Amino acid sequence: MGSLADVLDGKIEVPYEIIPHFPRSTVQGHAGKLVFGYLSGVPVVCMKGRFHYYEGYPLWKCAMPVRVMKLLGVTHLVATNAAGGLNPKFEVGDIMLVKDHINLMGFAGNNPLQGPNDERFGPRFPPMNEAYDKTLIREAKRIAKELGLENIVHEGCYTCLGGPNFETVAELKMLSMLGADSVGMSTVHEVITGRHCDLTVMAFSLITNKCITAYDSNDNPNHEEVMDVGKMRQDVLKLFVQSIVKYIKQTEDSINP
Ligand SMILES: O=P(O)(O)O[C@H]1O[C@H](CO)[C@@H](O)[C@H]1O
Ligand SMILES: Nc1nc2[nH]cnc2c(=O)[nH]1
Repeated sequence: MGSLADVLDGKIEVPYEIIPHFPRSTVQGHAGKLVFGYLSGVPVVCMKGRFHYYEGYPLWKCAMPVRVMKLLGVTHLVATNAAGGLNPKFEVGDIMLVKDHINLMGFAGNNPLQGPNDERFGPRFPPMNEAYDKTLIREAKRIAKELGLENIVHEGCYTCLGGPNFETVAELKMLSMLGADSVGMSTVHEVITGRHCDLTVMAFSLITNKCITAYDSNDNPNHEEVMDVGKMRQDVLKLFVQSIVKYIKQTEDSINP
């Protein structure tokens, strides 16, 4: 049992507090450690705890770990999040492979790449139309089928709001009209920062609650439910990510034997 970070071989845990200038995790369920180790023989680094705008950090700081990973030699970023399911076909516990995102905070002029551009990481004006690697999405779908998960794995568009409140009914109706399938408070800034420094990116949402788009509903989204569904799906997610990482390693080895 435990999260993916807990089952790495040869695990080394580095608390965020001892990494200079690193932010601290403040969210319940986000432990605050970088965990290094091997997953099926593949060297990986996992974040036990990510950073969000609602914690009071600017977006560039929320996404700083991605640049640290780049400097450590990481080539692929697998970003995961808990999200509300806006697409009515999604059920609680389903997985949505992110094929695109809507950077709503960017619409309001808030972007992790704001400020002087550091050319050592990437260009001033990075493209974002191919942010999510198409091959990895295709292979993730194949893996889902192999694992018998095809009925719970979908593809869709994620959007990130600043939080920390969950959305109003009117906001959710608007997001649905814009084409969003899942709604969260993370990932977009990490993906933008990752693509800026040329990491290959894939992302998926675990649908932890159905978004409430009717005024006569008596349900309320809450963080406890989000964490419970995360725990309930932990083993499936571990297996899924493990298989994706194995695929990435195989393709890398065939390119650079
Ligand atoms: O941190 P992630 O996985 O995105 O979790 C999502 O769920 C939390 C709210 O319950 C927020 O942090 C939101 O972003
Ligand atoms: N913004 C947002 N974030 C979430 N994280 C988990 N569920 C939700 C949700 O419904 N909305």
